[in-house]
Amino acid sequence: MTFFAYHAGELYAEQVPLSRVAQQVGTPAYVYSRAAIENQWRALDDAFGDYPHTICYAVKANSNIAILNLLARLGSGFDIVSEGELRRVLAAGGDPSKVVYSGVAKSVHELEFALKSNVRSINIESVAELHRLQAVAASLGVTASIAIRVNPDVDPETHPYISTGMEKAKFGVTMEAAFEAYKLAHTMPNIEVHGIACHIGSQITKTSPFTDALEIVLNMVKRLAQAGIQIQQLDLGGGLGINYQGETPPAADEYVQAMIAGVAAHGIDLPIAIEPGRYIAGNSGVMLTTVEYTKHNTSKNFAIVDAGMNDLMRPALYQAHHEIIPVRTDSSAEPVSYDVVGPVCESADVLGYERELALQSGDLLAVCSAGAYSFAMSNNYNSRTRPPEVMVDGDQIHVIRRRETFDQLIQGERQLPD
Ligand SMILES: Cc1ncc(COP(=O)(O)O)c(C=O)c1O
Ligand SMILES: N[C@@H](CCCC[NH3+])C(=O)O
Repeated sequence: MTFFAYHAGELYAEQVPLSRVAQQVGTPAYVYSRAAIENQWRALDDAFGDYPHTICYAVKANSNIAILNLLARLGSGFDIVSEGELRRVLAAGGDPSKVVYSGVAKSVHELEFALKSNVRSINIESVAELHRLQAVAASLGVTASIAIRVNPDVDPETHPYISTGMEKAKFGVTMEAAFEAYKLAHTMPNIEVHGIACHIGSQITKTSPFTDALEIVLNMVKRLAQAGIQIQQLDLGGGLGINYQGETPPAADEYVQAMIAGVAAHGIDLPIAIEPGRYIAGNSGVMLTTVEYTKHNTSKNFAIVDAGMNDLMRPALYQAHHEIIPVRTDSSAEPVSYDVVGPVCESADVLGYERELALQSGDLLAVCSAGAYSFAMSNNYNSRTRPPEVMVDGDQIHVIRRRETFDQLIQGERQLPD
């Protein structure tokens, strides 16, 4: 979290003390660093050098339109999974010719919208979807550019909930079925075979699952070429992990060079797309929260904070670890081991177990590595309004999403007539 650092005992995002953000927008609140986001994107882009490539940021990781707009300005493409995400990309000025569309359940309406928007590639996840797309493209009188998302049956060695490229997962098409699906696609009048896509999972901290999957993909590319089907782009998915708690994932350079070397070793010369989400956004944000109360049972100390599992559900859903650190380090309180818990009426509403913290009611805490799959997965459980999002840029604070209001919470709800 290079762009979040202590100066004179206070945690800053770039040049802004986080207490100032809390004063301005209250807590809980998400705070992102523009420099961090751009730095991460550029690290991947630079790693490719002159090698033809497109970085398709995975919108699901953090879909705030300010972030999409910053990345669009850098020349990013986007990986989307719904019409809503495509609409966000378009609203943020993203280029549809750099959009790849993944997802196992694309509806007829979503496919129509994607074709009308001229996305680069629809990543097909089943033979049934291929038939549906052919019909939709024919009805619109257009040609759909596709990749087939293959499932290489590789273990990404990550949490089972975020493993996507194993045979038992719902994602993609198995290798044998994919070969047949490509042959079928090749004969379809409104389908143009463009690429091959593969995404094996998320928070991957080793190079080998990526290179294992790549080998399988490249063998398929060669097999298809022998059958007269020329692949024009390799979409190698996302998944590069980040440091939450001492993990040591490959650096951008190491990851990208492994991909380029793998492709070259097969004598294949094709542009590469990647779909990173967490790598770009994860360590570019924190969630600020205030201690409401401390409470001491015989065996436990609780720091009860104003953010809950509805604001940040990764710990509850995946037992994920997020570092929790004080915004000011000058507390006069004694350090104690706390379970940091939220206001939600669930026992799983824990942001962190047994954290050594010196704190008292009113203190501000930063929950780290909260830029990806954090606000994006927030919800209104317990009728809690979702927190604001703030982008720090140098010494500037920009509110990029206001705190939800109670009126917004119930808009759309109606009582029955008398
Ligand atoms: C198809 C696809 N692409 C890209 C991503 C982004 O993954 P990550 O945030 O791990 O880079 C995901 C999420 O795992 C995904 O499902
Ligand atoms: N939501 C997951 C990542 C899912 C990736 C989407 N395929 C997380 O928070 O780690």
